[in-house]
Formats: sequence, C-alpha cells, structure tokens
Amino acid sequence: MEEKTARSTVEIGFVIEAAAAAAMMKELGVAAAPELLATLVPAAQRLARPPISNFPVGAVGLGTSGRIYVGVNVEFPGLPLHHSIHAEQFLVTNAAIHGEAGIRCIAVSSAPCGHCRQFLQELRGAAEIQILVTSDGPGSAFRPLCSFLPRPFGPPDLLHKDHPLLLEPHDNKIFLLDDEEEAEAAAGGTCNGIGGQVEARLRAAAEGAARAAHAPYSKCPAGFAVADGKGRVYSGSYEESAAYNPSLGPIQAAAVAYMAAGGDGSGKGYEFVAAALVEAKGVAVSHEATARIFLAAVAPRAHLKVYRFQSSADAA
Ligand SMILES: O=c1ccn([C@H]2C[C@H](O)[C@@H](CO)O2)c(=O)[nH]1
Ligand SMILES: [Zn+2]
Repeated sequence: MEEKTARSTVEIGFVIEAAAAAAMMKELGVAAAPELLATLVPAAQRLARPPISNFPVGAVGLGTSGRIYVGVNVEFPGLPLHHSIHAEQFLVTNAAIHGEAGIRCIAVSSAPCGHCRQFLQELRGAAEIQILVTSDGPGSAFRPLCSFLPRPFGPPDLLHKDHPLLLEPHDNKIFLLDDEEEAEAAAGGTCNGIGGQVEARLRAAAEGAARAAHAPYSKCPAGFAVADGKGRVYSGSYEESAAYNPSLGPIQAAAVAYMAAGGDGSGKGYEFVAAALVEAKGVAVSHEATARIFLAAVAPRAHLKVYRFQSSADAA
C-alpha cells in the first residue's frame, strides 16, 4: 500500500534518460522497462492540458535508445477541436524532436483512438509496437498495434518501402527565397520589436524543422518556430499521415517542443512573442492561415513571419 502511494506521487518530465529510467526502476522495484512505463502513466496524465474536456490522457513510450518519452493531450480553448494534440501524437513528436530512432512500446491511460492508431502507422515496424492500456486494469498486457488496428492503410500503400518514415532521418531540400520576397510573403501582423537576433534564430529553427519534416504524401515540407519572451526558441516539423487527416501540423509540433521543454500551457498560457513559418511557395498545402488562426487564439501578441522556398519535386 505504501509503495502504491509512492508510485502515484512520482513526478516526471517529458523525457527520461535511459540512466534515469534504470534508477527509477530500482527505486520503484520494477523489473523491466515496459512495466515502468505503465507505472509512470498517472504522472504523465498530470502533465496533460485538457481545459475543454478535463479528460487527461498520458502516454509513456520506450524508445530504441532506452530513453522514455512522455506524451499528453493538449487542447486549445477558442480553437476547433481538430487543433488538439493527442497524447500518442505528442509522444511521437517528442521522440522525433529528441532524435529518437524508434518506439518499441507505449503505455497509455485509455485506449488509443482510431486517429492515433492510424498516426502510429507512420513508424517503421508499426505493427509490432506494443501497447498497454492502463484503464483496462491490473491484468492488462502489452499487445501489438496490429491487434488494435488490423488490416491497416499506411505508408506501404503510397510510398516505396525504402522511403524514410516518421522517426527516420529526413533532409528535405530547402532553399529560401531572397529577402525581398520574404518581406512580401510576411503579410500582416505588426512587428512588436523582437530583436533581429531572435528573428534570425526563429528563421533558422523553422528552416531546420522544415528540412526534417515528414511530408512524403504532399511533398510540401514545413516547419514552425516560436519564441518566448526570454528569447528561447522552440520548433516543430510537419508530420504527415498516409491517411492525411491524422497528420500533425508544424504549429502543433512546435507547441509540443515548447511544452516538452517545460513551457507551461495551462498556467500563464503560451507566452509566444514571435513566430516563423517556413513552407514552399504556391504549393498544395499551406499552414499560413492555420498559423494565424492558432496564434490569434493562443498568443495574440505574437508576430508571425512567413518564409518561403521554391518547391522541389525531390522533397522527401
Ligand atoms: O487516443 C486518444 C484519444 C483521446 N485523446 C484526447 C483528445 C482529447 O483531448 C481528449 C478527449 O477526446 O482525449 C488522446 O489524447 N488520445
Ligand atoms: Zn488519439
């Protein structure tokens, strides 16, 4: 009973290094890493930001590196529900931000929805990812993703089998258009006096995120970066799903980076003062309008600058 109390009050961050995970296993008397994942789910739920549903979802995943990644659901008051981030998507995005190569198993507080089962198809070896649903009770066990989503539609339906998948390295060819065109593209918004240095860092972060984006279906990679009032920059890459709708936009991915780095989405809100979007010029998929809607709802003071690059057919 005492042990149970200790477990339920454990506090965690969004990334747990392999050595720290080993120390936790020892402390909590847990024999194997997958068992530790389930133990940490209540602590993960406490990091969730669900002001609309008040339904906190926590997901805890083990990477092939031995690191543990936490994911939580994030809801944005004032925005349509499809802007929400699911815990499982948060987990995968958090892993991507930290350069993780693969996810072996995930413990999650409630059954993954159809959208998340589909999103997870973007990972190599998706069928064998092991999932445990803690709300199923003490006797619940890890089961492969293919038992949650039999006969999936996924990357093999649309891509060559060797095409890089979500957690695999991407280097999309991006060459930003010159300054004059950027200035034209940066329509709207008033510059609220962020320093040129922060602006340059935002641009570089968004460009790097666009390079790393997983956008093999539209071939429209994109990256988004936000700066807080202290000059800290957080960036996220667009992550596409073969089934399109479960895709996670670069704006949501940057919100994950912000939260995973300790930004508090519930207390003082999202303290973004400036943002940058990097995407191709005149292509099928644009995030600019979404970025403006998102910023207007969560950080209305933030100035957005949009940088464009010439679309390249060999974007991967
Ligand atoms: O697989 C799921 C299902 C739901 N949610 C979140 C979305 C929303 O914030 C809340 C209610 O659906 O739970 C997840 O995070 N993962
Ligand atoms: Zn879901």
